[in-house]
Amino acid sequence: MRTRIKICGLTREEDVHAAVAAGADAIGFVFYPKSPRYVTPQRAAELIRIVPPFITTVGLFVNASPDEVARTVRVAPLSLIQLHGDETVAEAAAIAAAAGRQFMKVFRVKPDTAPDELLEYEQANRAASPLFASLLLDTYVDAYGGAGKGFDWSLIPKDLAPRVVLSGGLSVHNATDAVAGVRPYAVDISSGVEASKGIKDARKIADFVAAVRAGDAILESETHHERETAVPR
Ligand SMILES: O=C(O)c1ccccc1NCC(=O)[C@H](O)[C@H](O)COP(=O)(O)O
Repeated sequence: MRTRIKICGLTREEDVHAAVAAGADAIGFVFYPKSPRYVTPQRAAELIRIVPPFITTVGLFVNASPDEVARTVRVAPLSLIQLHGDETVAEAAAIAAAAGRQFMKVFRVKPDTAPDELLEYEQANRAASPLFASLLLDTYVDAYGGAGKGFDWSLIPKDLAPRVVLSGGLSVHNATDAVAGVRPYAVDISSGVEASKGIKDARKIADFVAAVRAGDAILESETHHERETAVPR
């Protein structure tokens, strides 16, 4: 199965068109006012109007109140909310319920994060959110996200990887290795496909998607080889 791709932090129509044309499965809009990629709910609604069917629109919040999230989704028809702040899983579930949307929770990985901590967090998240792959792993940064900084992928338990969205410092230079090495359900990117903060670069988006697909091709060939060389029982 091919790795899903989310392009985050879109602020312009041309960037929505570029992400869709490149084959993105999801596009993200940042409702965190301190972010240089911040859009108002009204602006997000304008951008979502040009999103074709079968592409997930994601609204990204940092420590927002349930009312703020509920008000936002009433204006911008978002498919999914991504909670990128200090919200607990229980708080995330309450916010999502108030908004009437499914949620993706973010775990921000630090250098001293233990693999078991990720497993425990994902299990708690799975109990609160029936959505498959509802956990996004990003790098811990003071700005909460969108910093173009990666984390140590070896911290991700192999049996957890197929249920997570991998994020943080991805680019055309590491996307193939991220897909073939980590084997996540999806990847998420913002800085690595930008000309400047909030301004995406269509060529970088296309090149990133191609690099992800190259990783998928590696996985497919490995799977084929494993099937061909499997010892019949
Ligand atoms: O994009 C932002 O400006 C942002 C600000 C605050 C919290 C989250 C933010 N982005 C969330 C995302 O999902 C980003 O795609 C993710 O952090 C990865 O960003 P990057 O390392 O720049 O690819």
